[in-house]
Amino acid sequence: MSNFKVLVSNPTVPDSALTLLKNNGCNVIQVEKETRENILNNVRGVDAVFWASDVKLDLEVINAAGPQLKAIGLMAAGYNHVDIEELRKRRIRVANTPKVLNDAVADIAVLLTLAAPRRLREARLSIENGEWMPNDSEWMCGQDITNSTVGIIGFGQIGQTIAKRLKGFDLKQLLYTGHKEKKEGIELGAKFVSLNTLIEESDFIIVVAPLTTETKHMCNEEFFSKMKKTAVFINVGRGEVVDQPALINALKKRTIFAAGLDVMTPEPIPSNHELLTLSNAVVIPHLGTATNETRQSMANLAAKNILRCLAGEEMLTPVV
Ligand SMILES: O=CC(=O)O
Repeated sequence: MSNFKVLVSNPTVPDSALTLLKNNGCNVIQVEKETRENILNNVRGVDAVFWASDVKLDLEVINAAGPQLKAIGLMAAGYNHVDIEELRKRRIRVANTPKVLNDAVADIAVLLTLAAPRRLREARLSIENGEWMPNDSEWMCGQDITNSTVGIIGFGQIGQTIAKRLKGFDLKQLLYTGHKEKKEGIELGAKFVSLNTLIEESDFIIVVAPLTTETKHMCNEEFFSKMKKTAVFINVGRGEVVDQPALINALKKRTIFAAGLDVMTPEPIPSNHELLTLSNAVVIPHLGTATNETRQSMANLAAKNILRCLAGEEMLTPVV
């Protein structure tokens, strides 16, 4: 393969992926700091971009790269930060990294589905504040997952992997919603219902849906007002699917029991943000894919997608 130039948008990409690109004849340019400015300053003239970054991949970046740009290898499953339509128009190929992250993200969803109802943050803080009350039998009691109804919004591969794991918790019922009923739902014993039914009947609502114009702020004041007072809200998808002030309000007024969030708005969230002060919110910093093995698999897949495109072959996991 001739000497293609590939820009890597992040200085912390696993070495294995960089080696893969270099061993296959690519001239790798890696930014020293993951900023928009750095990316724009280095993107001119590249054949491909290895995009491991939440920076918007928009018209400005595409134009700055120039007409020789052929391939975008995203090191992420979600691509709401990428101008897919513009790339499609220009016949620039784009691939993401689905599948390899299903297990890690599903694990984080299960972690939050246990941590939020059992009041993990509040419980830990009580020890630090000297408020452990061993003689109060009602102290720090939470909600059971056993025999509960769990509703999953977004029953793609990650949603289905979560469902598989949750089957081990002896649920009363597993519900899901989305565009259509899926055969995997039948296999997993999950029932396809309307969004409304899912909101009203679930003891746990787990959001895994991608961010689109349709899902933006789908979880709003009306959504939270329909949830059971004892219900727990989990989000491992994208922060903007939630109207966050409406969620904060529901948590403060305790019209829902708790929330477990791996994603929020903005990211990173300021350390003095109101969301972080709520005792019934377990908030973690977008760790869904954060295991060494998963990040390595994502990086390698992104590199292979780029190499295949530059070699004139189909990408392994194309979006466009
Ligand atoms: O959020 C993580 C991803 O989209 O890969």
